[in-house]
This record gives sequence, structure tokens and C-alpha cells, in this order.
Amino acid sequence: MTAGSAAAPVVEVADVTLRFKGVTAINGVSFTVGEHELFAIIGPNGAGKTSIFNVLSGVYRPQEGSVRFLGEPVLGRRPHTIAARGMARTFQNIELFENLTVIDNLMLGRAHAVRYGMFAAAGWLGPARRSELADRAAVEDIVDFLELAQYRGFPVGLLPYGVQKRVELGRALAMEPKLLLLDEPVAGMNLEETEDMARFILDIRDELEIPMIMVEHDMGLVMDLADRVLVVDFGVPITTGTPVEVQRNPDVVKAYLGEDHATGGRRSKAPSAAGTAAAGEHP
Ligand SMILES: Nc1ncnc2c1ncn2[C@@H]1O[C@H](COP(=O)(O)OP(=O)(O)OP(=O)(O)O)[C@@H](O)[C@H]1O
Repeated sequence: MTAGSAAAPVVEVADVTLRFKGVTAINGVSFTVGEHELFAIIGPNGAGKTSIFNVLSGVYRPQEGSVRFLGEPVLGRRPHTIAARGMARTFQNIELFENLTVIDNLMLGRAHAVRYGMFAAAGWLGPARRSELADRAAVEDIVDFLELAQYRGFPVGLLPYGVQKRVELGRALAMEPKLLLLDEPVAGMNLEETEDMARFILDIRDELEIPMIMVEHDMGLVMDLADRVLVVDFGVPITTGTPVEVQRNPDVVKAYLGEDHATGGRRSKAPSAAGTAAAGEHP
């Protein structure tokens, strides 16, 4: 495991506050993510986790605070600009082209990497053709890496749910990201699919050395995989630490079990050292 503070941070979030009318979705959140680090954000339903992702990726602009990605400020940049700098994202709900094949969906992930414009393509096919070959080679590497070979020619919509989630991960990898945001990567998966996904996430960190931020309700997965965990509740950061530190923190247990959360359809299970509680499931 790599300590987040050892190398220059990939992401630096400082005192970010995001308000909607009457709701403070993020309230003074700060954290850094280091090179090769797998950083998790957990918290009850409505705690602000997805809002943090939306701030990082440029969908929401917070009223206060700053966010740096690879040393550059990102607030005020458009989502596609931030993506082009190397921040890729998967979504809670799969966002793929169901009628396209696995290969074609992965090729779409290469779109931002195409560096030859229409003039180059029209005037002289050399560089554009070479680019396409490079894209296809990169996609083949991803097919191997995520063990998708047997599904490559199938329309994505016909594939099992767990495989579709894997294709979505592959599409994000196809962007050759410098940071990967995983929004509930195992939501809705069965045990076998979850174990497969856990293995791929570890391989992404350890073999591809891509840092990741993961929002996930499966507490077992978070505690097994994450290097560090940020806990938020009602937008407020409760603590940041290793999985062991976080699980021992009384404020964390309170946030998951406290009276405030006994109503309103929020979670009922605290993170457990056994690492099996699927805390914070959607009602
Ligand atoms: N576009 C928006 N407009 C108004 N309120 C919003 C908007 N997006 C999020 N919120 C509110 O901000 C708070 C945090 O929501 P967010 O979706 O970030 O939580 P979350 O931790 O990701 O929840 P979940 O675990 O259910 O996905 C919630 O009260 C939510 O209703």
C-alpha cells in the first residue's frame, strides 16, 4: 500500500463547500489523494459523496474552496476539459451504448485521445490511421486486462450486469486516465461479480498504477481495498484514515448508527471490522 502523503498529490481538495437551495451538500471537505493511492469516500445516503465527484469532475462548481488536479486548479473548468486532462469516471448507473459492441464502446473511450483533427484526417491519412491503430491496440490491451475477450463482439445491452460494469470500467481505462473516479463500482453485483471487480480494481492500482477515488456502500470492499478512507455525513467530513483507523473512530460509528439516521430511510449498519456490512444501501 502506498501512503497518500509520500508523493506529490494527484488531487488536492481544500475546504470545499457546495450549497444548493437550502441544502449544504458539501461542508468544508478537504483531502488529498496520492500517486497510486486507492482512496475511498463513504457516508450514509445523501452524505455528499456523489456531489464531491461532481465537483472534482467539473459538473458542480462549489461556492467555496479549491480543487487541484495534477497541480492545476480545476474549478471553473468544463467537465470535458477536466476529462481530457486525465480524469475518468464511471457512474452509479451504467452509461454505455447498449446497441454497440464491447469493442465499439471501448473505442469511444479513446475519443479524447484522438489528437488528429479533421484536417489531418482529410489531407493526409498517415497520422490519423496510425492513431486508429494505436487506439485499437490500446483497446485490445484493455480487453485482455479485464478478461473481456469472450464478450468483445456482443452488444453491451445483451451482457450480464457485472460484465457491463466491467465494460464501463474499461471505457474509463481507455481514456488512459491519470485518475479514476469509481462511483459505486459493485452496486447491484452478486458476490462473484463483486470479487471479480475487486480484483480488477486492485490490479488497476498495483499494475497500471492509476490512482483512484471510490465511492462505495459495500463496506467489506472498502475496508479490504482502500488505502485511506474519508467519511462524510451531511456533507461534513468526519474523519480520514486507514480502514482500521476509520472503523475504530467512535464518530464514524455514531454517524452510521446515530439517532439522526434512524429515520428517513438512511443506513442502519456501521462499518464493521469484519468488513461484511453493506452499509448505506439505498432504501
Ligand atoms: N443538483 C442538486 N440540487 C439540489 N440538491 C442536490 C443536488 N445534488 C445533490 N443534492 C443534495 O445534496 C445532498 C448530497 O447528495 P449526494 O447525491 O451528493 O449524496 P450521496 O452521498 O452521493 O448519496 P447516495 O449515497 O444516496 O448516492 C443531498 O441532500 C442531495 O439531495
